[in-house]
Amino acid sequence: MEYRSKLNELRKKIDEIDEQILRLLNDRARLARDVGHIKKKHNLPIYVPSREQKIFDRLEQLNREFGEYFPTDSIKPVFREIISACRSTEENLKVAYLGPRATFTHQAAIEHFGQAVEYIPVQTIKDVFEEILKERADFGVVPVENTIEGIVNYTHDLLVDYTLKITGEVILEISLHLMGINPDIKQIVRVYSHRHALAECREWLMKNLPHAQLIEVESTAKAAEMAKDDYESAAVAGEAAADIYGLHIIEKKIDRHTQNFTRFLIIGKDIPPASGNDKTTFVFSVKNEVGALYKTLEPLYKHGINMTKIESRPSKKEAWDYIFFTDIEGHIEEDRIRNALKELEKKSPFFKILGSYPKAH
Ligand SMILES: C=C(O[C@@H]1C=C(C(=O)O)C=C[C@H]1O)C(=O)O
Repeated sequence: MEYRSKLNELRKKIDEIDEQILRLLNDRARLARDVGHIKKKHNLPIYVPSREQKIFDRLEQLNREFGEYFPTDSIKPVFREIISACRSTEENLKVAYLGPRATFTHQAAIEHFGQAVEYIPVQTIKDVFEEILKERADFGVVPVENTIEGIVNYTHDLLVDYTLKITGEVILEISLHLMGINPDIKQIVRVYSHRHALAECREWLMKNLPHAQLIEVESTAKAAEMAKDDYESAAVAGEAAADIYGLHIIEKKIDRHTQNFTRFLIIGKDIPPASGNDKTTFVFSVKNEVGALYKTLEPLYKHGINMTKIESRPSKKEAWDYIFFTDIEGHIEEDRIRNALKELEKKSPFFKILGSYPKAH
């Protein structure tokens, strides 16, 4: 019986600590609200991703010094929600994303902004851009490339056509889970999912649910919705779908062999200030002459700037005419970046900065 009193004693201490955490959360929210008042008075943006990124980096570092009894991987998810909730006392951010609810884009949006914002699911990538332009949303979230499917052309085209800016990025590992209201896999007779998701999990499904009927639906989110009221059904979908539709994850990551990552962009009206660990994305075209690409990119080399990516797309203005989507390390606020891009712009018939934003980890 002695262990019981020990257990009670430990639980009492945990309750006391929770109370202290709660008091501190209230203190924190009050300070964030005061920051919000100053920002509003001076017409400054409420949402400052660079500041949020610095908070995560500092706390992860501190946590390592504290001995990591609390897992460092959990610092960002916990503080993301604390910051999201504190921010919501300053302003109600509206975020449009490629829906419906529970898609991977929704998951990426939650990973970036936390739960305490108003989410607006829309039907197309273009609608995400339109919601911001029409001031129905402050920010938007769209997929831009996947390690298996390649780039999302439509997002690239819209970035050229619209005046909006990339203000952030999220890289998500696309993990597909088997989920349902019934945790007992032996009773599952139907599995719903998107065609691609079923294909990626085929091996696991054949081995573990050889008699189940596999049913294709238009999205993994829809699959979760189909499974939510049926004891004999399961869905293959992402984690957000399990949360939103209240499903148990029966088996985690059944797409076992795949290296499946998607990069999402956060878009908004203005370029956020530098965080110290940023990326700049721009697009340019080249003259039709020998060595044009090499010559146009020379200023990057001259100013010691690291180019992390270059991707060509048809310009759609003339046949066989291309534009180049380019990522470099650094922020447009930095002199060397600004100077290099000014020189590059002079050499290009078409040039546009698409954004400077904190790098995803
Ligand atoms: C409190 C602020 O406003 C927002 C909320 C933050 C927070 O809760 O820590 C951080 C950055 C901002 O997005 C701030 O700018 O410091």
